[in-house]
Amino acid sequence: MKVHYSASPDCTNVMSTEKLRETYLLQNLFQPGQIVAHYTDLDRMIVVGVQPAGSPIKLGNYKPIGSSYFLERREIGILNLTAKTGTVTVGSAKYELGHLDCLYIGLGEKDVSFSGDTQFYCISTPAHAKYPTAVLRGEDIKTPPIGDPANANRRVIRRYIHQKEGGIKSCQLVMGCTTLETGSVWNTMPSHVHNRRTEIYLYFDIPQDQMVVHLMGEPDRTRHLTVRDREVALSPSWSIHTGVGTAAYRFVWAMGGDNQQYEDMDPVATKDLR
Ligand SMILES: O=C(O)C(=O)C[C@H](O)C(=O)CO
Ligand SMILES: [Zn+2]
Repeated sequence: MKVHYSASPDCTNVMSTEKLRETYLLQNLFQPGQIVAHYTDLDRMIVVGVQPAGSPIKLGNYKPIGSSYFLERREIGILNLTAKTGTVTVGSAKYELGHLDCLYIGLGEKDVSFSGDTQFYCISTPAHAKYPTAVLRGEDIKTPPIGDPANANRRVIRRYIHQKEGGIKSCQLVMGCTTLETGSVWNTMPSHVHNRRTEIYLYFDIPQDQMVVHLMGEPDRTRHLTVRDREVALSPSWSIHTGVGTAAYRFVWAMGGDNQQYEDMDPVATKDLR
């Protein structure tokens, strides 16, 4: 497990490209037959990539977590990224996940394992109360598209773990997936920040040889990351988090912090971006 320490806005503003990528970009999350975990000090969110590739992989424990097992004081959201079915076993219960299906596991579950020829993206936050393990299928989330083809930002935001009706309930984790329609390339524009929450994006289904330019940083001191398929951008609470691709793509967004109100955002007028 690699431990990532966040930087201040002032330090971020003078970072080299290399340092910026080292601080805010996670790469190589999916390795066949492996589980890859990154610990951040951003609301102590943990990013995990699991690619079973033939034999089951257990959710292990890691010293930075400081507990006797991973979910002793944590919750986790899991999304199946591919069209191939995978299975997550929690204790004696088996959960089959199809494409863009989400499983939430609350604190206190000692034994979790992954199997199937697919890739599971997982985000964990500290938890102080037990919520029930629950599945929400991507196809069951019927949210209408937002945005406008004229602004190349037509997209569908599916919310899986959230406070409102129909959402999977959790301690602090909020999680969803946004899909850009063909011909649209902008996400989260106009930009926003939310000082109450960290946000972490996994960009995926970026076509080969295409990329996303991820805008980050303070609204009047923006920086950028060039992001390829299945790479993660870490967004501290003071940072915008907007992407523009060279083709349509998807991304999983996940938040942790002081509240779970998705709409609790501080909008940034596009004219004010620098
Ligand atoms: O495309 C979008 O807009 C999003 O998906 C926005 C994210 O969900 C987000 O930043 C929520 O705070
Ligand atoms: Zn946000």
